[in-house]
Amino acid sequence: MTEGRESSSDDDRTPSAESTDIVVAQGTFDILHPGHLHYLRDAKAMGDRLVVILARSENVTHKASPVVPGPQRREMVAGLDPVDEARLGHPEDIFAPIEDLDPAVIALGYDQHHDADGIRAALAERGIDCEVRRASAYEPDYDGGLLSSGQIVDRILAERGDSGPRQ
Ligand SMILES: Cc1cc2nc3c(=O)[nH]c(=O)nc-3n(C[C@H](O)[C@H](O)[C@H](O)COP(=O)(O)O)c2cc1C
Ligand SMILES: Nc1ncnc2c1ncn2[C@@H]1O[C@H](COP(=O)(O)OP(=O)(O)OP(=O)(O)O)[C@@H](O)[C@H]1O
Repeated sequence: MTEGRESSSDDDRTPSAESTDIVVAQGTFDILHPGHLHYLRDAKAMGDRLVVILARSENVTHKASPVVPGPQRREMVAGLDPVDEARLGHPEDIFAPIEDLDPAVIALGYDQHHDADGIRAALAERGIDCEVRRASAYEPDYDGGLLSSGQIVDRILAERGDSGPRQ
């Protein structure tokens, strides 16, 4: 499916010898919304098997920490239709799961702060042959969608923040 990857020749190809292109997607996935679903569908379409690596809460330092604990975020993402496997990321080395999975593609989210060329360079340094692509943004056909976990939290605080526990 992905150009440049090793594949069986016509002569020795059998169903069991066919390669499976793994795509890796990653992110926090704190409070799920349709933008997440769009990203994961887009990523799945880049290969055969989609593995999602969830950021460890302690590694989310460029924005507010997730509200939902890591194991619960992982459980929800694992249940989404395009996802074949979801795992919590490595605590220190973001390339350790990549080395383990040997994916054909890393699908960056449309707004993920990671620099694609920087990731390509780090992969090359470790001898990992993997394409780095960027997924598209979600454009819903309705107005007023809450298409970021942060936006949902802000809406809850604005509308329920001072009302105390619900009866
Ligand atoms: C290729 C790749 C692999 C990653 N692997 C891990 C990991 O193993 N552990 C982790 O805590 N974060 C990992 N991250 C980082 C998070 O998935 C995420 O990008 C960031 O911490 C949260 O930001 P975001 O949700 O705004 O994208 C990885 C990121 C990339 C691009
Ligand atoms: N509206 C969207 N359209 C397409 N992809 C999205 C959208 N929102 C998030 N994603 C993608 O989903 C992945 C996980 O994102 P993350 O959980 O950081 O999203 P978020 O909901 O925007 O969070 P926050 O509001 O805390 O920044 C990222 O790769 C991100 O690019």
